[in-house]
Amino acid sequence: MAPSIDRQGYWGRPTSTLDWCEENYVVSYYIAEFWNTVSNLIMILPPICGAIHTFKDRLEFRYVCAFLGLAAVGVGSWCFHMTLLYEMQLLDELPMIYSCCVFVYCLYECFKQENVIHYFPITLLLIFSISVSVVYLLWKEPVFHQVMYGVLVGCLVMRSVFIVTWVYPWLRPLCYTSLSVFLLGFVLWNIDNLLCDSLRATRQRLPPVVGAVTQFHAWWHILTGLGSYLHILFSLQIRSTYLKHRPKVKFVCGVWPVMHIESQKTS
Ligand SMILES: CCCCCCCC/C=C\CCCCCCCC(=O)N[C@@H](CO)[C@H](O)/C=C/CCCCCCCCCCCCC
Ligand SMILES: [Ca+2]
Ligand SMILES: [Zn+2]
Repeated sequence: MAPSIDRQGYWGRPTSTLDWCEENYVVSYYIAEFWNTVSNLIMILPPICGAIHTFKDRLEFRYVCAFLGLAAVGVGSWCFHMTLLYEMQLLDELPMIYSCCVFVYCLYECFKQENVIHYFPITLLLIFSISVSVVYLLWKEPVFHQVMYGVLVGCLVMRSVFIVTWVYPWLRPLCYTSLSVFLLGFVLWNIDNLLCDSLRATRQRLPPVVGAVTQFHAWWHILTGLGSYLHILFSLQIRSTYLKHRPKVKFVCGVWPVMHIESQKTS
């Protein structure tokens, strides 16, 4: 994917099947793709706080899993971009599938009885996750992973649009904000892949700090991290509304959205 004007670094030659547009070992000898690595913090810290909050509010465990799943993707992605090793790539890409399956479970089971686990959808999602993992381990084709991930995101988008169209129209702003942020990230992901040569040439003409903002794979991390976090809040809000809790999205320091449950059941 990326042309080879890269330096050598601590982790040796990349063994991953993907090497993103960011120039390797330019900022640090110990971190292969610096900006692509540190941008994962948005996928690690806020979801951990979200999981703690959700646990303390005694909300359903599936939402704790959703937040922790997103944080696991962030940790895997950190390890992958730091090393560009194949094993670490799997630590990034397979949890994307698993956590997305948790999101799908949460969103498709949101109108069911509280604290009741349905084994049929869980079995289906487990079969899907295991099949994708086995095929991807044998057939190391990144496009296969991307298509499978895209299918899961497509399921989430369809279900979300259905819910805000027919059930809770007042949740449209949160739904479409999450979707737009995610899709903007996807646009930048494509730009980073398709225009890599021009981006690298442009960066050579810019001061390093200015050049950093043209690391569009890092922007993809930031935007999908935020979009996915907002998606969990959206899903949590649907569920808590259905269960007659009183959910409210509040902004920490006026910026960062968190879910606040005003009190347990009203009736
Ligand atoms: C209604 C809102 C939907 C929001 C959906 C949120 C689903 C989030 C699920 C899991 C969180 C993952 C967060 C992304 C982490 C990215 C880590 C990463 O960069 N990994 C790469 C390696 O570094 C990996 O190789 C990247 C793979 C990218 C695959 C891109 C496929 C995008 C498919 C998007 C399809 C949109 C379909 C829209 C249909 C209407
Ligand atoms: Ca690279
Ligand atoms: Zn990445």
